[in-house]
Amino acid sequence: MTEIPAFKKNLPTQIAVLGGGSWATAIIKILSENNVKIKWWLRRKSDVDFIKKYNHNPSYLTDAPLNPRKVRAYHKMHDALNGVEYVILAVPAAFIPDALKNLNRNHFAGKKIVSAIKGMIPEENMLVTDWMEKVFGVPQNMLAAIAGPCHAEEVALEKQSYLTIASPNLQVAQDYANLMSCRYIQANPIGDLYGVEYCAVIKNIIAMACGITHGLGYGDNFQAVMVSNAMQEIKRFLDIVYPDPYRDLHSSGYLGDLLVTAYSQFSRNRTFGNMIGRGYSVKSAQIEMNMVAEGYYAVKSIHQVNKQYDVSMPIIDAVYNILYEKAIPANEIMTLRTFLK
Ligand SMILES: NC(=O)C1=CN([C@@H]2O[C@H](COP(=O)(O)OP(=O)(O)OC[C@H]3O[C@@H](n4cnc5c(N)ncnc54)[C@H](OP(=O)(O)O)[C@@H]3O)[C@@H](O)[C@H]2O)C=CC1
Ligand SMILES: O=C(CO)COP(=O)(O)O
Repeated sequence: MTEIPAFKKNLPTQIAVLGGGSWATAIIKILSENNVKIKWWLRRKSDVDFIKKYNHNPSYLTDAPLNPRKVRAYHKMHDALNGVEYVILAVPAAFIPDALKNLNRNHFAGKKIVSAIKGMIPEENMLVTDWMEKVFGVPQNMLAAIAGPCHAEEVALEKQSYLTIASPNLQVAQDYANLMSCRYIQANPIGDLYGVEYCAVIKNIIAMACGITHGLGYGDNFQAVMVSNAMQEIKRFLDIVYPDPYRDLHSSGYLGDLLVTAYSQFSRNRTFGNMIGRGYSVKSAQIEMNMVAEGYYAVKSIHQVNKQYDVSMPIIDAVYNILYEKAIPANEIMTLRTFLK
């Protein structure tokens, strides 16, 4: 006999959220607006105990209350994954291999996995969904990614926002869009998984470039030119690496995400870049920020991936040279100026 799906019996949808940072916390706030049971994995036992006692995250979005009837915190990842139908990955990409190291294929079998991560797995230079397919054998049609202009801090304030859920399986994208839509969030499904993921990764590097130039004293005029050139850079890359005739780079899942990260006061990547432009070393900028700027790791991966394709990406090259080749920011941006139009 076929099992009746949970939503038809009006039972809460069982979801695991992996990651304890600001985006995971914001996602839990969004999901909690719907009929769900959330099993939330955090790496620190002290954070799990705190959440059980006080119903808010002690370290990120601390003002956002959690609903104990819907959210339960876990310290052991396999307990959080047990019995759920949906899994949301929200650990920064660089720490994903370590965070998932004790899991095997069975933990993800039959589950719909969405990556809320806007970064790449270092060393292997892979998109997160690609890596989940390679390491855990999750089939592509059970994979999705969350993109779109949406800062966790604005979610906490319930400011109207939009998300894009991408999956080659439009039913999976729609299922997640339903779960992630609420009073203040509209989530829209699309099919372009890799395009959305790559764009989300690259826009973080561009936001870093914006921060660097701002830190160096460049103004809004220059930044507007850089962002316009960045969009062309993203298009050139995607047209070679993952061509898709139906992709609309002007939509909010791509251009919108680039704009919010390049301009928002909340952007970690822009803030990190700004410090570099003002003369901080990478180490001191990381210590000062206390949050993760994915663009720092991603620029190395994209630079590496692009060796294979040789797409003209002068902004990416400039950020790479500054962060990894010890190029002097002012000199590097001076060189970049000759490539911009
Ligand atoms: N913040 C946002 O608005 C958005 C973020 N994203 C994406 O979400 C993902 C998660 O970022 P976000 O929530 O912002 O991160 P935050 O900067 O808010 O938090 C960092 C998270 O990384 C964890 N972490 C730090 N060092 C390690 C480590 N060595 N091993 C394991 N975990 C570690 C921290 O755990 P601990 O506290 O225990 O140190 C914490 O949970 C990123 O890919 C980001 O691009 C996407 C859209 C919006
Ligand atoms: O992707 C984001 C908003 O859409 C978050 O960007 P930052 O990590 O730069 O804050």
